[in-house]
Amino acid sequence: MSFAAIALEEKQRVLAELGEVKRLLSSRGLFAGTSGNLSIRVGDFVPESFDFAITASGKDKSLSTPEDFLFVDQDGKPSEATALKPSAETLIHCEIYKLTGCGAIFHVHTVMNNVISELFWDRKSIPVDGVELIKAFQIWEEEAHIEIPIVSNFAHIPSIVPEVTDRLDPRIPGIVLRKHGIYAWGANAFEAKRHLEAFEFLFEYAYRWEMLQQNRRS
Ligand SMILES: CSC[C@@H](O)[C@@H](O)C(=O)COP(=O)(O)O
Ligand SMILES: [Zn+2]
Repeated sequence: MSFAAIALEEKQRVLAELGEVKRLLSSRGLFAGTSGNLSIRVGDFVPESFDFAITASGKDKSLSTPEDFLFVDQDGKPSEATALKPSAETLIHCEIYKLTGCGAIFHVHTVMNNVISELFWDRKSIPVDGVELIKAFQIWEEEAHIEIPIVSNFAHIPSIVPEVTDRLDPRIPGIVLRKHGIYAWGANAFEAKRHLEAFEFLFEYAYRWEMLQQNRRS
């Protein structure tokens, strides 16, 4: 489906939803120093051809302005003429949409997601055992064990993409960039937000549990 063929109401709905999520996450202090980016897909999904609304690059994400978002295509190119620049990390969003067909992707930097990525960097994943909130990912096994992938954080964003392709686990709706932040996604904004919240909870649990065990050993 071409971008022009997508109903105006659908585009407006997506922009309004993105604005709401941005306000809510901002009220929780999740966009420190202009960090973070958010996107929601619009229209039908075909891996070779889709569009999504994404935050413009470098903006103060605690403010709401008419220049907060723009639409881009599957390659991260603006879907229509605009003076706005898409997020510097748009190519990571493109890759996650292509691999998963999801409907929304939220990226935030938190001290906890940075610390945990370094704590478990040698392992290249964050292990979590049997915590109830794993069910937020629709993983219902008793005492489920999950590993949340961690990938390198290169300054050159296109170099991060192949690692995302390689490491993305279809069971786990998130991936952590080393000492950078998390990308969490879902079928829609509601799911992506639920996943983001669950990841941050699990990171704090994993960090505290690891510290407790290290204290016991010493
Ligand atoms: C200013 S620090 C954060 C950026 O380097 C980046 O990681 C980020 O999350 C926001 O970039 P943006 O281009 O605004 O989407
Ligand atoms: Zn970032």
